Amino acid sequence: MQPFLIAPSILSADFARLGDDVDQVLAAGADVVHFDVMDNHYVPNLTFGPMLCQALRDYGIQAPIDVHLMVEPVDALVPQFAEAGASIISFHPEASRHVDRTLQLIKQHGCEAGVVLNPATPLSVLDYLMDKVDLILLMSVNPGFGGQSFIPATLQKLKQVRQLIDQSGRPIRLEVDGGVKTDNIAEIAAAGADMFVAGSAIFNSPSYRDTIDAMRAELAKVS
Ligand SMILES: O=C(CO)[C@H](O)[C@H](O)COP(=O)(O)O
Repeated sequence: MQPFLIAPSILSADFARLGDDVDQVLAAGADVVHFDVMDNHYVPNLTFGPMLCQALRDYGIQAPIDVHLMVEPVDALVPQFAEAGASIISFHPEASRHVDRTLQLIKQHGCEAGVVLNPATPLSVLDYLMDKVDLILLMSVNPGFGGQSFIPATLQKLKQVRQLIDQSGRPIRLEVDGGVKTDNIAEIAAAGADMFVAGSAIFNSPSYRDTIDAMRAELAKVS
C-alpha cells in the first residue's frame, strides 16, 4: 500500500472565495485537491471547468489537482484540463467511446490517468486496463452531488479491487469518493483504499485541521 492521501472535494468549498478556501484546506494538512467536473448531462448537476483549474494554479495552488470528469463525451476536455494544470485526470469508462484511447490521451498530455466506477459498475470494466491506469476511483455514492451517504457494498468492492491491484504489481492508487467521514474512514482504508475524497465532512466542519487530524488518527489505526 502507498501512503494514505486525503483529497478534499472542492464541491463543498466556498466558491465565492475558492482560492483562499483551498489554501486553507491544504494548510490544514490535505494532500490533494479533488476537482469535481459535472456537465448536467452525464450527471444531473453542473459545476466548473478548466478555467477554474487554471485560476487555482494562477492563485498559487501547488498541490496536485485530481480532476474527476463526470462528463460525456470526455476527450475534448482532456487537453484543456492538462493545460490548465491538472495532475490526475479520471473519467467514467461508459462516457468514453474509446476508453483505451482516452487513457492514452491523458498520458500523452502529461497527466496521470484514472478510471471511475459507479456503485453499480462491474469490475469487469477493468479487465484490459490494469496495465494502463494510474488510479482507480470507486464511487461510494451515485455521482452528481455532495453530502450523500456512503454505500456499504463499496467495502466489498474495494477489497476486490485491492486484490486486482496487488496482483498487477503496479502502484495503482485506489481512491474512494462519497460519504467518507471521520467515523468510517478507517473501515474504508482497511478494505483497501489509499486515497480518500471527502467534501462535506471537511468543508462543512468548523475546523479543517481538526477534521483532517481526526481522519489521520483513524487512518493510523489501520495497519
Ligand atoms: O464526486 C462527488 C459527487 O459526485 C463528490 O466528490 C463526493 O460526493 C464527495 O462529497 P461528500 O464527501 O460530501 O460525499
